[in-house]
Amino acid sequence: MFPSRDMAIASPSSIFSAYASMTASVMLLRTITNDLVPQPIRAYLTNTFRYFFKPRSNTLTLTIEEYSSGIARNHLYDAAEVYLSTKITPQNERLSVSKSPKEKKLSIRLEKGEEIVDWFTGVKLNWKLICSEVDKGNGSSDHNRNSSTRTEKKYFELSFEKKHKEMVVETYLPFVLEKEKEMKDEERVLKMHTLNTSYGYGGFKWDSINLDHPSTFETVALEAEMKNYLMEDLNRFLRRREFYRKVGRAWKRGYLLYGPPGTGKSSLIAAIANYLKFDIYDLQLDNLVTDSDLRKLLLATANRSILVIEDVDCSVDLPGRRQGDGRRQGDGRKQQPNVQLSLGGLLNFIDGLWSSCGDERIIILTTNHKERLDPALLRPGRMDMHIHMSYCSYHGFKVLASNYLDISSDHHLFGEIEGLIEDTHITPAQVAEELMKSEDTEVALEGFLKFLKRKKMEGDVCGNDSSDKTELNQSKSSKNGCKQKRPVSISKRKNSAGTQRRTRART
Ligand SMILES: Nc1ncnc2c1ncn2[C@@H]1O[C@H](COP(=O)(O)OP(=O)(O)OP(=O)(O)O)[C@@H](O)[C@H]1O
Ligand SMILES: [Mg+2]
Repeated sequence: MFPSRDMAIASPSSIFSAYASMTASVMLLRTITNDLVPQPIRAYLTNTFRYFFKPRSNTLTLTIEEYSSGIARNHLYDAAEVYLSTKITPQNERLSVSKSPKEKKLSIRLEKGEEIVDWFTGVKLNWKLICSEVDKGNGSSDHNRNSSTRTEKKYFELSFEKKHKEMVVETYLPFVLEKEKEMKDEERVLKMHTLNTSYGYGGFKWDSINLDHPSTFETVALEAEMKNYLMEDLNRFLRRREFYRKVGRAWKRGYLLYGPPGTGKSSLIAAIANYLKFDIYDLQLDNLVTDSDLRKLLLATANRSILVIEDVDCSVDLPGRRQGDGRRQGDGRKQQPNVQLSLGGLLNFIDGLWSSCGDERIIILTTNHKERLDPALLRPGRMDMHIHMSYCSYHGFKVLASNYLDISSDHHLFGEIEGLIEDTHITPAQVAEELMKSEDTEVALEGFLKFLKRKKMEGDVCGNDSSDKTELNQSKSSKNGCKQKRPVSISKRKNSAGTQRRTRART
């Protein structure tokens, strides 16, 4: 029944001799293989063997380097850095703190070697910031040319289970990018870029200052319907990157703001910039003479910005407008400028440049005289939306009363004001001026009521300021039975080149 003792346990000497003969056979086989099988085939067989028999990990690691192509920063790295700063926990031991002049708050970032665990839709994602030193000579990280021979290469390692690869690439990483954009927008300081012409002949540069204009969609007196329509239009524009690409259009949108002076055109531009968190480029065409000036300046504008040309009817005219308006050559002689800017040309130019190298651009033109503009400029695709900024309505007055006097509900004088304001043509700027005359609500409103009555007594129901009323009279005169006033010249803006026009962003 039981196996014999010899069969059950091999003796140590027999095991040793079996091992010795097997080793000798392997050595012999290896020598024969080395002699007979060429080296490349041997290497191939070894790799294949290793590939099939290597223990498998179910973790995938993505590396996200700081510089994507040597000198260009990797946007995903920057986004991850900002995003992960919101995920810092007490477990983290080393953080770096900094603040650039542009930033409003301190920025806290991970230091090298630090790890973060993030959870996204139930999936665990491990982040680690790696920093290694590399030789500049190997070309992998040569952005820091001032340090000696070695430079730092920084990258994030993002590890997760392999089965989530698709979700991470298609959902999680875009989410990180989107989050960073939101956070940047929140803390972003807006800039107002204006032309600096003091760079000698042909030299222009954008100078920038912080745009600290308090105007918002809440403070601008605009009909509620128009305000909502405009905000929805802006939101739709921002959402539709892919749509613009699909239909083959440049991702840009043009707005024309027209109406009499003091009706809030510049205030609305500031409100739009604050709403979108876009910088403003205030392009004063008076200062430009040649196409190449314009080309240089437009190429120097950034994406996600608003290009503003105020009083466009005064800024651009047919060639010849600037006769005698030359710039000095090196020898001091006045050179007759080769004026080539025309409105259509300018817009074609902007269309062309922006179609090829700009994204998320808004252009806003303002004018007091829409009727003077070239129809080619007004066509959809150029000026997609025309916004009429008109005289102050009762609704507009209530917005201003809330802004200036903190009156959010009705006031016993409002009824009388409503009756009068619709019959007079006063601008929001005039209303604002009157409401500012006293800090006492009663006194300010009574003063404003007197002002309205005086205007009515004077028979100034078609407006009293020296600006043009063309638009106004077209829209309100029939209602009031007023005769249309002759448009008054606005030559005040037709300054010679180089003369600074009045400040745009009034507070
Ligand atoms: N619609 C408005 N809502 C709120 N405030 C306004 C409005 N319109 C004018 N104001 C007030 O009047 C001042 C002048 O307005 P703004 O400069 O925006 O007018 P504008 O239409 O650009 O005038 P212009 O045609 O002369 O450039 C602003 O600083 C603001 O205080
Ligand atoms: Mg203005």
